[in-house]
Amino acid sequence: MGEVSRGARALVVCPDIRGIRYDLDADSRLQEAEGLALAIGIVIADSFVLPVRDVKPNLLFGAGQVENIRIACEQNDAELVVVDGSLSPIQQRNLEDKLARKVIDRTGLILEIFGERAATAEGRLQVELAHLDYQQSRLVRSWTHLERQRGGFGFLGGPGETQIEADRRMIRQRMARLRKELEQVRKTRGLHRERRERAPWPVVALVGYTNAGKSTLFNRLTGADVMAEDLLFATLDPTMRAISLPGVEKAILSDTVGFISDLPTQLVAAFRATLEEVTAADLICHVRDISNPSSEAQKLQVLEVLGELGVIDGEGEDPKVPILEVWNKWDLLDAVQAEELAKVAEDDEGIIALSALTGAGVDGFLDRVGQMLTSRATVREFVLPSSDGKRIAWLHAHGDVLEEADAGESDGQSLRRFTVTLNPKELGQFQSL
Ligand SMILES: Nc1nc2c(ncn2[C@@H]2O[C@H](COP(=O)(O)OP(=O)(O)OP(=O)(O)O)[C@@H](O)[C@H]2O)c(=O)[nH]1
Ligand SMILES: [Mg+2]
Repeated sequence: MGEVSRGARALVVCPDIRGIRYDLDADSRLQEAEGLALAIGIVIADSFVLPVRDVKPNLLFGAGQVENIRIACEQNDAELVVVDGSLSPIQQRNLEDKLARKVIDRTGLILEIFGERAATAEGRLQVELAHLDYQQSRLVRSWTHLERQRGGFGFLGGPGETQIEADRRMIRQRMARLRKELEQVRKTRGLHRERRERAPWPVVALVGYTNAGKSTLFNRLTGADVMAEDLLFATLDPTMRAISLPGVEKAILSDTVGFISDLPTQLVAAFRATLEEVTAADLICHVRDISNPSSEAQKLQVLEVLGELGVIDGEGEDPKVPILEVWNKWDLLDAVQAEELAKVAEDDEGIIALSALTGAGVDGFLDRVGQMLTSRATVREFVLPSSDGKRIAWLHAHGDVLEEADAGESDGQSLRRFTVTLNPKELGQFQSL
């Protein structure tokens, strides 16, 4: 990886294509694109929105616009052009030719960031897989480009397709190997999860748009020191820590990768498995930067991803996992905004306002989380030795035992399996017996 070097001076260009319905307005998108560029240490020499009336299949922008970009590059001494959109391989190649500079699109940029951030084995494998997938699609469609890069003579002197075929085969093989390794890593993680399930503390997952303040809240609640910065995609790998809550002795809090609009499909696929842990949570806290003018659009984006993960079924249906909206960065609101929003939040059980930075409202948040966890019973399974009279009696006294069955033997002890509904508080009590 590493197509972009830190400290590179870049022009950030945000195409505003007529006829496309964007989630965010052009200025917000440009700002977000700048954030992405900064996240990987690019120096932004200049940035602007370019309205595009008709997309040119070979260039995206009109010829005059490309010339303007070139001039801007020269004036600003920029060696890189970031296009906040999706470029076809042909468009990318032609732009690079015309501008005599490196050009990178939104997907490429996000892949770079993820490549730099991934810290765990699983994260690294996921990102490399996504990157290869991206390259593979480029190979298929831009073979003429590669042929030319290679000086135009393949081994057979033919159209260079043999070389492309070889490249594609190599990428496919590498991807197959990565998938196997990933499977292995995930199996290990699955084992960890199983172990957690045997001591099944309730899990609270923090999700939200990138930069919403998930890690800041996570750190405040756990005393952990997860990287929380004004950087897009500061967090990539999920982190878990135990916390205690009013009425719940112990719960697991998990910090996750942030979402962004138009997350490259390759990355959505790659991170699906990690995010699927969210679907196994007992409560999802959707952390929102309520002070951000794009807050509403960001929320829709997050709900869309949660929908893809199967947490939300469809319009108006109850989510499979209860969701608490956390209106973060309350300290950044002006008095008028704060008053207006407070009215909405107070009337809605599903919303809590706070500032993860100052700590205001955090106690109320913990109370609410405790309440939500204790009000919701879920079905759990336990296998106990038949001789464990104390625990068995407790389950019958406190839980709703749906089923009790023989579960074989272990070390000469006969075992019984109990299917029981318990709320997280009862679960905590059972655990501490
Ligand atoms: N003013 C203010 N800033 C906050 C608050 N919460 C977080 N921030 C700032 O917002 C920025 C992003 O915070 P993070 O906690 O890294 O956000 P995140 O959601 O974990 O972001 P990703 O890991 O990129 O998805 C940091 O600069 C925080 O200091 C808050 O309540 N008020
Ligand atoms: Mg984070």
